[in-house]
Amino acid sequence: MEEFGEVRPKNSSEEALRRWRNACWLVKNRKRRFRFTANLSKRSEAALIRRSFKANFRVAVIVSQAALQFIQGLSDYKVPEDVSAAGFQIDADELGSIVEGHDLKKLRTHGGVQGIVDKLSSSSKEGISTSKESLSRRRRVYGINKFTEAPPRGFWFFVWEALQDMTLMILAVCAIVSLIVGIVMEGWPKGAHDGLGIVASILLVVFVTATSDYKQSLQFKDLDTEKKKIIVQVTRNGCRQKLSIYDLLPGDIVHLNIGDQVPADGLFVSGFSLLINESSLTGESEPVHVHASNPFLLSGTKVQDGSCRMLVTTVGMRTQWGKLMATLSEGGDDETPLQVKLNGVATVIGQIGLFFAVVTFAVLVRGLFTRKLQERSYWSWSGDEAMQLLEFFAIAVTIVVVAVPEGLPLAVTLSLAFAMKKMMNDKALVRHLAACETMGSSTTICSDKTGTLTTNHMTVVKACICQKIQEVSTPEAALDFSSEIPEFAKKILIQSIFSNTGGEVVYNGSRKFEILGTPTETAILEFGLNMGGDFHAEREKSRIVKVEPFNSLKKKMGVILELPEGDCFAHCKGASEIVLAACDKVIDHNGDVIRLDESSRAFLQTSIEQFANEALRTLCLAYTEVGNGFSPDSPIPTQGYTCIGIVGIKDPVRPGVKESVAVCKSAGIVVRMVTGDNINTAKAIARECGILTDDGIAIEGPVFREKSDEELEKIIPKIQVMARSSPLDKHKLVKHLKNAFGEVVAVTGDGTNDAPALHEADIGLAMGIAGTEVAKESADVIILDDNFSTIATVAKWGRSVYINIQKFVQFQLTVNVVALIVNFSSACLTGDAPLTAVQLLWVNMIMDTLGALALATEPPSDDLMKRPPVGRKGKFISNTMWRNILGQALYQLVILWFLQTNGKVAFRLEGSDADLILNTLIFNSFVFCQVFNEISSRDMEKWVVTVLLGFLGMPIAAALKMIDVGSE
Ligand SMILES: Nc1ncnc2c1ncn2[C@@H]1O[C@H](COP(=O)(O)OP(=O)(O)OP(=O)(O)O)[C@@H](O)[C@H]1O
Ligand SMILES: [Ca+2]
Repeated sequence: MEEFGEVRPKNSSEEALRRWRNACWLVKNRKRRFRFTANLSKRSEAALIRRSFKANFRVAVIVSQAALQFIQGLSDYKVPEDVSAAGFQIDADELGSIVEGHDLKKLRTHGGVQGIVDKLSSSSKEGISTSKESLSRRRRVYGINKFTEAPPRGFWFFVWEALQDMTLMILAVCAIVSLIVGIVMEGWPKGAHDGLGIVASILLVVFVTATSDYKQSLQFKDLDTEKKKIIVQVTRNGCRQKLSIYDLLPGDIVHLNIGDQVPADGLFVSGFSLLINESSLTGESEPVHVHASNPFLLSGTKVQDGSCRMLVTTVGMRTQWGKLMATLSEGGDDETPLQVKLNGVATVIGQIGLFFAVVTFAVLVRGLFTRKLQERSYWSWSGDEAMQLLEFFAIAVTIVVVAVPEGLPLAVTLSLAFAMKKMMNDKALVRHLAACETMGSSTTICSDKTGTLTTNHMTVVKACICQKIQEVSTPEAALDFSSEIPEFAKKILIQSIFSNTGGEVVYNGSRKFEILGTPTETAILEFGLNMGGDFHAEREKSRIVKVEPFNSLKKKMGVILELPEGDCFAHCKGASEIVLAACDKVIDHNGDVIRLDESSRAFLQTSIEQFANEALRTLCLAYTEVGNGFSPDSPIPTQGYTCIGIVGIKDPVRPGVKESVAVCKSAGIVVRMVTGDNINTAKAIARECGILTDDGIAIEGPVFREKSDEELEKIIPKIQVMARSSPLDKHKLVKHLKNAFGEVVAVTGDGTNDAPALHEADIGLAMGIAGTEVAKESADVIILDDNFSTIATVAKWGRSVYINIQKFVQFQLTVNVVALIVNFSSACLTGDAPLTAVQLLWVNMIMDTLGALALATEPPSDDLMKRPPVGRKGKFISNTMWRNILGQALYQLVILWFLQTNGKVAFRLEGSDADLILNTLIFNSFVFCQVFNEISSRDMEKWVVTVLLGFLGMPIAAALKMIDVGSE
């Protein structure tokens, strides 16, 4: 079995996948079995595109840099007629060659970025105009931002695929033979009964299979479109707004922030500390600085740090990313661990079947030969004897076909697809099939705080400014407060709030304003507006010289402002302990700047603690003067700040979280909170959610980081809260939980800072609303409503997938064992098989498809969340299952054996057709046994029911038969 175990649930190597697939050689319908798994050739094609792109791109850069040295003034570029008729001065190919080729020289001949903005009849401040006519003109000239996809497969494709099954093909041949022989011997229509019966069941199975496959493919397509839905912020007609990336057009001005994916090819217009990760496009992991002198932004790359505004130049299939996506979309998913395991089981059982088939055939043939040897007639073969030989062969083939439990791996897909659909209804989007089942065995969840456990709806409710603490939760209270604080403090506070921000207040048409930005930013901006500040007026007053955008590592952000008189100010805001540590002055209640002595520092620290204990997120605002003429190249100061004040932001716990945490706990899943926030805030919230208990540990990231491996060994099981964590702390925790404790770890996250942990986790869950593209890309499941309760639901579905497949495995293994033993033993003992080839195939076929459909798609029960998780070491075929399989098989064998040996006496069967009737009786008993086996498989624990139901099988079959015999 070793060879089947190498494929890991996440990030398997292509080599392993390939080897594994070759190991599964005994397959009845290859196309179907491997349909939903990765298309390796498409993948390598995509890899090739990447590599060649990377190579070309290098060459292009070198060439254009070399060419730069001889700029020869104006180029001979001619605007095509149709483009200039539409009102633009540059065509799509030229734009493509500039950006993709990183062609600075060409860019210069077009007048730089501003020149291109003009030629695209856009404006770097206002964006493009939104009149219908001009948008459609733009669309016509430059195309749209969509990638071509393979046309969807029709229903008949799946019918065709279902038909290519070995069982079906053999049955089809049987049907034809039976029809011909029957009609010749007994005439139409009486002789056609058998044949038509087989044809009917073939049709039934083909259509059920094809319908289910077809529906699945539609569903995967829907999920795929859902997965690709991305919204970006765009300025059009002077208004900043949210727009689907599919609606982007060249000329659009897009705002990009940390964690965003670049939605189209384009040029950098303005921005700060922009760092772009191009690995998704080129495989190059070293991030690239993008700024005015290297302004090229490529579609599909990610913003690793900083923020910017970009001009869209090239969209859709004209970009390299478009070409790559068109190939990748058919790349498929990796095999899931269960698929791997069950494909392995199927192959091994198939091999055993093959062995038995050969032995059976040998035994049967030996019987025939011995008889002929006795009769000394081995040179003369009658037609009957030849037919018999053929039948022996058919029996042998049937044993193989029945033995290969093709239904097992297919049931996994079926069950996963079903669960995916249901999860989608429950607001969880599954990106990788494997995620469903891994989630079912997870033993620990490391959850983010902000947005997952809390609503992410933030408001400033308390502030400590000028050494005065005040309640400011309502606009009135905020206004009151602003009238109480000294003028100077108010001025600098408003300046800090409105200038030092990653958000923006936008007025959309009718003077109704909307605040854009992260929830923390919006809360502070709203506070500023409530205090009577005017965002735009404030912004007019000064010029922003430099910005260091917020990131989770520093946990603060800073800007440098230049006032009209030339004075420069640095503003800093961020995690309060960190910013306060950089302060040595404070504004007192008179509005004067005084030294920050011991007592006032202590006062601020207690305020922070007090806010945090009330579960508020605290932020400290500070500023300092940096004199005249600050050079944008020098760093923003890190020390010597004057503390303006501290704000406490409320982010209430989501309703239902407490209950969901309790559900997880009763399901044996440990919930931990890993957050970037202050430890007291984290603790307060964790207590409120029921995560932090009295014997649990709450630890700060910087402390955790310093622990030795032995210490970690001791504390990690008890860690319930980790606060002020850096991205690497999260990653380290997850890695330790996985490797040292063998836990199956689920991680939730939203930010770029969570990406490493999401990637490392057995299952990564990203937030759909607050989550950045980078987080989503690293995740396996996207929680569309950002709610922790949904995570519990995902776990429930995961468990249900696991259990449903177990049920099916139990059912099918029983049938396989019984069919194999009955045919093998009776062939060896009596030289004949009681179940004919056609009968066996029929049972097998119905069982593979309809049985799988029935068992693999059972809804989860709440009981599922009351038992412990399976974890990493759980056996897939549990002892209970073995007991049920062996018990059922034994019971069925006894019945069939009894019928075979004593059936004629027991049912008083006499006459010439006694054998025929007996075999029919055996077949019917077998079928009914399976029906009850299937029903009893629905609940593995209640074995009494199992036995009772099982016992019903024979009497019913027998009773039916008696009626039948009686009526003849
Ligand atoms: N826009 C911002 N400007 C300045 N500081 C901020 C900003 N947003 C958050 N902070 C500070 O950084 C800290 C959070 O940083 P981080 O991004 O690592 O955590 P988070 O992802 O928001 O929290 P969680 O991990 O719970 O989701 C906050 O406690 C706050 O003090
Ligand atoms: Ca976060």
